Amino acid sequence: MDIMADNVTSATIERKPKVVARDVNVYYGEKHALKGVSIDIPEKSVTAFIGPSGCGKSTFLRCINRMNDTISTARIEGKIEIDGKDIYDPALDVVQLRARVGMVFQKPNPFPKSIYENVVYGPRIHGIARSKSDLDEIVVSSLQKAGLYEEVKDRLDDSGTSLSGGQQQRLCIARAIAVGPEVILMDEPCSALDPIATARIEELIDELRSNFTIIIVTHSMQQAARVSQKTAFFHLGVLVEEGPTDQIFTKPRDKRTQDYITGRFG
Ligand SMILES: Nc1ncnc2c1ncn2[C@@H]1O[C@H](COP(=O)(O)OP(=O)(O)OP(=O)(O)O)[C@@H](O)[C@H]1O
Repeated sequence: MDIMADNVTSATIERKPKVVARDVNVYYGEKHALKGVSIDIPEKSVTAFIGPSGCGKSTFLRCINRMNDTISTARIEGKIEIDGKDIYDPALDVVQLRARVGMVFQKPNPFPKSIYENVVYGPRIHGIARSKSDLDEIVVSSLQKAGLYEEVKDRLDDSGTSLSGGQQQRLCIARAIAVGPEVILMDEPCSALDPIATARIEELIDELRSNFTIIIVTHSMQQAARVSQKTAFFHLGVLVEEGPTDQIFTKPRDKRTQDYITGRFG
């Protein structure tokens, strides 16, 4: 038997951690929504968060770019580091953090502006580019990386909202990429899309992982299995099990993970 192929596939060789979380707890008022979560998120790969509704996947995702700061009742304890730096350090600039850690939401949410303006919005407010030619370059490269350029290159002045749902989601990915993030958080990015648009986004995620650290929340176990190299299973606010995706889906260690992936609950 080929031991290398069985045990040490490229997917199971863990890369350097980009995001490190230790004993993270989140409360919404009295509700203890996330309980003692610790995980390393490897760089330049895709990590999937799976688990039944309400288990805390989105809550944890939102901790990674401090989106929970915007929820007045939310309180977070524990430590999250990106490249070894505490992102909850009071001296840290949250606007800069959100440029480094982009986010793509469940429902495509382009601004009611042109395709061009959607992409240059972030680079403008972050002062990344000011001249027209720099902005033009960012628009082309971001749309190319998001796999949308060929479809929209002749209508960059059309409204972003005139695109199909799948194109709008790729535009939102282009908008996130335009500010040069290192991490991209995706909260069920395909849940509003048809199977063809979903397949296109999944292909794109696979291409993007060579340059970005991607974390995706998904309700679809098939999607987690297709796109991710690492999977974390959450249940009732607890991170039950995490590991290489192939191991989580073929040899889960915890009965709760096994019950979930075999469709016994959730
Ligand atoms: N803004 C909020 N205020 C109060 N409670 C919240 C808030 N957001 C989430 N919760 C609660 O925290 C728990 C975790 O929610 P979260 O949205 O993180 O779960 P999830 O696993 O992402 O769920 P889903 O798969 O349905 O999106 C749930 O019990 C939810 O009701």
